[in-house]
Amino acid sequence: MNHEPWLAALTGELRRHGVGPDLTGHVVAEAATHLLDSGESPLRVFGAPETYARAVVDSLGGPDVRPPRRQPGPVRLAARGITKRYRGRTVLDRVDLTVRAGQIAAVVGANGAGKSTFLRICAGLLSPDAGTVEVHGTLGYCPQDGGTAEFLSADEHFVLIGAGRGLGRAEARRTGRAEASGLAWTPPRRTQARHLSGGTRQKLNLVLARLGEPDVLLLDEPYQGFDRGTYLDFWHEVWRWRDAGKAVVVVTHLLNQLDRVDVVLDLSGERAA
Ligand SMILES: Nc1ncnc2c1ncn2[C@@H]1O[C@H](COP(=O)(O)OP(=O)(O)OP(=O)(O)O)[C@@H](O)[C@H]1O
Repeated sequence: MNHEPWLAALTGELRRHGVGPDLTGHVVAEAATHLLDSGESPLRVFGAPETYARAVVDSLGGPDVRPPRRQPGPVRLAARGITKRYRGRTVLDRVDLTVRAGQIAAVVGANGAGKSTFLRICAGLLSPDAGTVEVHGTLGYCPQDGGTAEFLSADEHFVLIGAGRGLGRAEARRTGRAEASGLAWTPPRRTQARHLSGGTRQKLNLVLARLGEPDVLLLDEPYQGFDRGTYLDFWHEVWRWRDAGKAVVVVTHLLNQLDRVDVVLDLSGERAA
């Protein structure tokens, strides 16, 4: 699919709104990367160029109207010296990351830089060859894809995962539905996960990671397949979780959010495939 006309129109709209050339270049480059990765049409992902440009400009104006950030709290996640090799090839080389309560960390880097590997190690799903991970508090993990059971409805997922987090059936359903509403999603009562769209399954994944309000949230590009409105809702939710004292780690390609996070872990120096 040729994204150039849409990207050119976005460039024009951003400049028309007075966005400087450097920032315009960043926003357009990251939109192009996201479109390449997702394979989706720009209209579906971001909407019309003028609408997306306005949303970018609004989000740039955001910090002025947001309440002042609270001081970060105690350390919730400490990864030290994380090293991982696959068949003798070093993917992560002595990577450190510390995230405190009330902070958002963005993990960035090219495709194959080791972002998912790092998150899986932090989640305890994969062992590093060297290094340690300490998590202080409860943990929620949203994988890049997968993570849902084909034949279960959203409510059944809430009950199942909620049980593991100490929530009763009714509470799990209520909590899941409340979280879903933050993403402007009302889960259908009976539809099985396999019949949900890709973006909607990602919403389910994200809600599952949030069940029980864990202290540490590890989110691996959770917005894949989200439309523009949901994408903006997602970042507002992330800021809300931070303001509620959570430690949030987000894998992202989207550089225009980097001024809205507290810590950036750039894995570009690691060996990409
Ligand atoms: N189980 C595995 N066995 C061998 N190599 C692997 C394995 N898992 C990942 N890799 C390799 O490790 C490197 C890092 O992969 P990873 O998925 O962590 O990158 P990433 O930064 O998340 O990429 P993307 O942006 O494409 O999601 C890649 O070169 C990948 O091919």
